[in-house]
Amino acid sequence: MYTVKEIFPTLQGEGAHAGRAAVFCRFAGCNLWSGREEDRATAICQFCDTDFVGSDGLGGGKFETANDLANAIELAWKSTSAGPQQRYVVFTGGEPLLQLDEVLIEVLHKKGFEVAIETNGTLKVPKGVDWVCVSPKAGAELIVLQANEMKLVVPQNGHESLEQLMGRFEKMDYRNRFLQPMDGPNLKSNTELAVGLCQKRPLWRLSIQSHKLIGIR
Ligand SMILES: C[S@@+](CC[C@H](N)C(=O)[O-])C[C@H]1O[C@@H](n2cnc3c(N)ncnc32)[C@H](O)[C@@H]1O
Ligand SMILES: Nc1nc2[nH]cc(C(=O)O)c2c(=O)[nH]1
Ligand code: SF4
Ligand SMILES: [Mg+2]
Repeated sequence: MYTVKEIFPTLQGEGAHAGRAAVFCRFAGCNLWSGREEDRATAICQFCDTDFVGSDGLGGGKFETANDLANAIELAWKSTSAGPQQRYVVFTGGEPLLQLDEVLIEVLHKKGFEVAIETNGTLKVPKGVDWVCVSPKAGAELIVLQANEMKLVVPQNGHESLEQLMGRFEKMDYRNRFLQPMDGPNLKSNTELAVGLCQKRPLWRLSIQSHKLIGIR
């Protein structure tokens, strides 16, 4: 059984695939925060911009089987009149790796979907995922040491400085590296910080949350 907060068609707003048509499947639950505001200050990840609690969002629900969930994802893709080419599903959350499994990936591949994930990098990636975006969180152990993209939200204060952290990630096996300004009250200064760091360290590119700018989901 899969617990899904919401399923919606949109454009990927972030990272290397920004602008690409996709269905987002947001799983409920995360291993780094309960999702309750009263727990935010004591959570391992404290800057989350997302409601991932429960299954009450648009297109959300409990899906008994991989087939049921894959059918719902296919319906969401078709709901925009999109054709059969370039089918793309992004699993996010919450933390998708608490629920995504090989069976679901296989069923989606049979339907012609490429499968992407947005993960905090603390859990093992199942076989068959076509695009892995890892977004590490200071204070959580990173175990996904290879990925198609690394998307570091800035700033984050851990025990090492931001540039030390970036230097460490530059030596690792990530095909693309992005800095994404942390949304919240300091978005403007966080964006300036990210811009300056991308200019100084050209292995990194800027990822802005473009869906928020244009008011889509
Ligand atoms: C809501 S998370 C869900 C996926 C997964 N749990 C993770 O953290 O990667 C989706 C993406 O949004 C990013 N994100 C979360 N809160 C953010 C914020 N306040 N500002 C910018 N990016 C944020 C995360 O780092 C991650 O790349
Ligand atoms: N359009 C759009 N792009 C996204 N890229 C990553 C998202 C996420 O919440 O994981 C996200 C999201 O919520 N919406
Ligand atoms: S790990 Fe991802 S989903 Fe979990 S609280 Fe942090 S940003 Fe939100
Ligand atoms: Mg989001």
